[in-house]
Amino acid sequence: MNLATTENASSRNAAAAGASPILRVQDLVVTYYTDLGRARALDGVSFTLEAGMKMGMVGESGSGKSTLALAMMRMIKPPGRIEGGHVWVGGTDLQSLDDEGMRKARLSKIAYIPQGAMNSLNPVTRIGEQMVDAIKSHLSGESRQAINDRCVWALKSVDLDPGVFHMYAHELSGGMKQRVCIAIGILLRPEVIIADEPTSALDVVTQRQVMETIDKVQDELNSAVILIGHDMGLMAQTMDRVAVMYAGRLVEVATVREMFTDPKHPYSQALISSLPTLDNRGQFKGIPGLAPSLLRLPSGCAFHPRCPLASDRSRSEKPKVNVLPGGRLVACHIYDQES
Ligand SMILES: Nc1ncnc2c1ncn2[C@@H]1O[C@H](COP(=O)(O)OP(=O)(O)OP(=O)(O)O)[C@@H](O)[C@H]1O
Repeated sequence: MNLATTENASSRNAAAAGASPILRVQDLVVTYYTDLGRARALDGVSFTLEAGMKMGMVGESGSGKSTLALAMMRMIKPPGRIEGGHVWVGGTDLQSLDDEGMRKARLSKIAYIPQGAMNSLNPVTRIGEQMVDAIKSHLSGESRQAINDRCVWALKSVDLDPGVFHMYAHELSGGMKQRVCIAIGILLRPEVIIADEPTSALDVVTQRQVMETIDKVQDELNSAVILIGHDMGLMAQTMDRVAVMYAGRLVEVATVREMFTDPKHPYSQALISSLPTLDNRGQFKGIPGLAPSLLRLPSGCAFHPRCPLASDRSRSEKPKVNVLPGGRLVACHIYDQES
């Protein structure tokens, strides 16, 4: 795996080490009340992110990545409910805003590019009209000219011709549609941008272009970016930090280099060693067992039935999040003495 680009990430991490975070998520809890029972999809998730930093969010399907994004946006719908926690963007506690305040904060403070956004563009409305609608629903009092200028700026920022303003979604390639979604996401210059699997369903060349676009707009806005995805190679090459989720908890947060060269949590270790390399051609090294149902989570550490290092304590006691020297976070009893 090519970690060359993480040298930039390391210097950004070093620069960010002294910076105060633009995003602070603290003890976020979300439960879905289903006919089959209560599913705790987020179980006390906490992390911070500085301006200009990119964090990749990985984890098996159903581990809670999209729920985390939706909870940060306060967009959880029934049967889900946010049951605790806080999300600060800059000095604003999003949980303390009334509905109108939160509506304004979306897109201007924190923007979310949902999974499959590029397939949700309205097929019968020109791109420009969709951009104008997005601005008007989150910002009032701006003149038509200023709104148009804003759209042109956003399109140029994602390397699209301003002529795209007058086009329909079906006239654009997949990569162009994804860039339109990013352009809509940055219209109000948000401090935090969350992109949920922005490169899935795109070919590798277009994936790279989309990632370069995200990089470019991030440089321009100095936003913090969270990228949800499954592609560990792409994470290694483009992110500064990686956060690993398992059964609704963040089990590890580390720099890309730390994560790929020295993962600490047994689940992260299994995830990294399951990646194909030239040395293990033809051999698939999966993680034994299945991800647990959130309706019937194992006692103690939810990973313990699959963990080669599980102890009696793992089976009975939920691990706390340890902050290791250097700032990486690991929720595993093995590190209880080191923090
Ligand atoms: N609308 C819903 N109703 C009931 N349960 C839900 C709902 N949405 C999510 N869940 C539960 O929350 C868990 C987390 O779902 P989420 O979509 O956040 O996972 P994810 O990690 O984003 O998965 P993926 O990688 O497949 O997108 C799921 O396992 C599911 O049990």
